[in-house]
Amino acid sequence: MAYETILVETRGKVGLITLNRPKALNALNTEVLTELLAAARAFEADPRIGALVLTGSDKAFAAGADIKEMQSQTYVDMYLADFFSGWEDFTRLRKPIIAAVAGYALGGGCELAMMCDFIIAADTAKFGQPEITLGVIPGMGGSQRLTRFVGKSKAMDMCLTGRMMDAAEAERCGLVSRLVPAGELIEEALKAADKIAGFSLPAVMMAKEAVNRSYETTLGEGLRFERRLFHSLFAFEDQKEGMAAFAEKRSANFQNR
Ligand SMILES: CC(C)(O)CC(=O)SCCNC(=O)CCNC(=O)[C@H](O)C(C)(C)COP(=O)(O)OP(=O)(O)OC[C@H]1O[C@@H](n2cnc3c(N)ncnc32)[C@H](O)[C@@H]1OP(=O)(O)O
Repeated sequence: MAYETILVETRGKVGLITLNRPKALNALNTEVLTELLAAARAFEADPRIGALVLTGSDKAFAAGADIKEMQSQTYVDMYLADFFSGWEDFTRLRKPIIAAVAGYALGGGCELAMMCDFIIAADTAKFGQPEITLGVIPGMGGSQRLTRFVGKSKAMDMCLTGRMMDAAEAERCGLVSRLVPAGELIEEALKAADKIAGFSLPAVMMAKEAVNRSYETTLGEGLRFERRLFHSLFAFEDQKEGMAAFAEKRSANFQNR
């Protein structure tokens, strides 16, 4: 498939998707969503791919949802289209996806990064939920996900003032898992994704499912869910291989079975 707004590459076992609307600082419009989902689903269906990396440009991961696309919309348009609901499909991807963020990750850009499984940020990254400056509020999950990442006080600060947080602050408050020099961002993200892609895919997918469940359920239910998934992994050949490899002091050769 030919894409207009993203670049899609395969690097070994890793699918790399680069947002590519440089003139609009990778603003997220309907076409980006459609193409991003199509590319991610193609990687999901490809058994050679074990993990994904999503990135943008040096200047912007994404400067938000496309303000020019939204500008003239009415309440009726928004409601009938259930505008932004399509982004929920992105969060249903089952293979792990790392956001590699340099430059601006604002509004929908910050929200998209938070929809990924973790964020590796360049020291140039700037995060923010500036919707309040446009007379609106976050609409792709910012008020909910940011609060879970950084706590109520800082999420309120970000959503009410619209200020940006730099990469160091984002790392300190847990929004970002790793901070790297800008020149090493893609290499580090690909390295992390490649490491994940070398493990047993069913175990990786279940780890993602278990961590995500912790956002949606009680501790007791979450612990029971984790334990059931853990038990189920003993039905996979990869559990036998992984534990045999440890006992035999060799590297495991996982088959995703
Ligand atoms: C999903 C929701 C509901 O949560 C909502 C959102 O995401 S709303 C959008 C939130 N994002 C913003 O408010 C950020 C808007 N952009 C900026 O403030 C600035 O562009 C900047 C600080 C990121 C960078 O400033 P600067 O370097 O001066 O570049 P610009 O000249 O402003 O931008 C270059 C070019 O890109 C266009 N652009 C930037 N952001 C967006 C956007 N979110 N939507 C549409 N277009 C955007 C900007 O208009 C410029 O294009 P031209 O006007 O020159 O054609």
